[in-house]
Amino acid sequence: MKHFEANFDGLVGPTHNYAGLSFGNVASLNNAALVSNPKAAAKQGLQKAKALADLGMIQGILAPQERPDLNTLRRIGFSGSDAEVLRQAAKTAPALLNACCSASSMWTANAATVSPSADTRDGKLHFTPANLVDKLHRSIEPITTGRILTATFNDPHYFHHHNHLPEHNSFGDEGAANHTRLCQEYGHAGVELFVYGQEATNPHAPKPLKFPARQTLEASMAIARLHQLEAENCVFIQQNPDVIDQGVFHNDVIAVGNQNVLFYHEQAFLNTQAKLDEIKRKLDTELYFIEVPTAKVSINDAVKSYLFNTQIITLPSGEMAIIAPTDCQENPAVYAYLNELLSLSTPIKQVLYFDVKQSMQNGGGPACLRLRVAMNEREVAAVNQHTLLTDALFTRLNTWVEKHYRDRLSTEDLADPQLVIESRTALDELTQIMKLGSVYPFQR
Ligand SMILES: N=C(N)NCCC[C@H](NC(=O)CCC(=O)O)C(=O)O
Repeated sequence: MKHFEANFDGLVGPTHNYAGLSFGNVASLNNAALVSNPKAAAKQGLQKAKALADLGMIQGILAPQERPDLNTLRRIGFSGSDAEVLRQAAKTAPALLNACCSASSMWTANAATVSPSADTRDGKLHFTPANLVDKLHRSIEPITTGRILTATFNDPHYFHHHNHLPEHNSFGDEGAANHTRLCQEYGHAGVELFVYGQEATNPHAPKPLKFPARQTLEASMAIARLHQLEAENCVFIQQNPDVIDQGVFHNDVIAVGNQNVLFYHEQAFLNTQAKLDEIKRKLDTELYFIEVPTAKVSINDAVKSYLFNTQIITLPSGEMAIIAPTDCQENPAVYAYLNELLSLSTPIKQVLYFDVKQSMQNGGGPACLRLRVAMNEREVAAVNQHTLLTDALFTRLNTWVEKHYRDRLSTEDLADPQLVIESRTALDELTQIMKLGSVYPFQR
């Protein structure tokens, strides 16, 4: 049977904006006052997704969430008509209104952790939506994320959907951004790497001092249990707290893996050598550990360029390619490193650059925009086929974006009641295009 790794990219929602909501995420804070362009953001994301589909990859799309989130605003005491709720919130609690308007569900690397059927005891593909408790604007995502995932991977014979973990800091879970999988072939049992920032229940364990560690060991271990993984197929690695304090808020800002390649910065982890040895012991295949030294790329350059927030993909030819943001081309040290990488004897043979600046300005690179799902051909056939990116869907979605999205949005615009109407009209049409059913609160 054939096996693939599909990428499901988050479609950028109509309220994409820069509100400076993510403490510890340097780009989000630095670009807080910018005016965004939701139309350009959605089109940049679709272009990247289409390019991967054109390379012969299986490419899916995950629908965005309903924003402004009026349900949450009502839950915290704002009342009256939709316009009145927005007006009161803008006047008395603008930070809460901003949190309820973020299009942050576009970063689907944070949608869920996914374990392919080759790794799980029941032979099903497991999904656990991330609870994202560290950030208010993200903590309101998991319920609708679960509905969208269930509508996308909608055959219970193949797909097992779990609830998100308990909503407490002890179980802070950021999904696939802190998880990667190494394997020989996508369809063979692999080793799942869970990278956590902090051990919540051990006050003596190392942790960052300045910025939050969003993922806990307790959450990672809970996911491994839920997904029915064998201990022999899991490795738990602590992120280096010093780099979290330099803006590495997720592991996918400092490391990325694909099949037998782990590409990471020298300073990414704690106890690196012991952990690499454990991976070697648990995965009996030829492994490429590509460690980037600080002398070639500083942490600052890695965070600015998102060198490690690249996607490493295996092309149908068997060669690997890196999907990088154009910001990597614009950073001399990083660009030089990527050119040098192509001359080394590793499976990575090409680098392809994409302009995803609208997302980058909020701290989301190419890898943040996608959820990876390794599947066999039967599982691919069991996916809701209207979510897979064909030429027709690409054209349809571009037309849809063109029709419904604004090309300019500032945080002042978030209180505009017209934005609620525009967003709901767009999403209602989208659920019909992608045959998702009633996944949004306004449809239920
Ligand atoms: N690394 C991965 N996988 N994802 C990146 C997520 C970026 C996102 N930014 C934001 O949510 C900024 C929103 C704002 O400031 O308006 C976050 O910090 O959670």
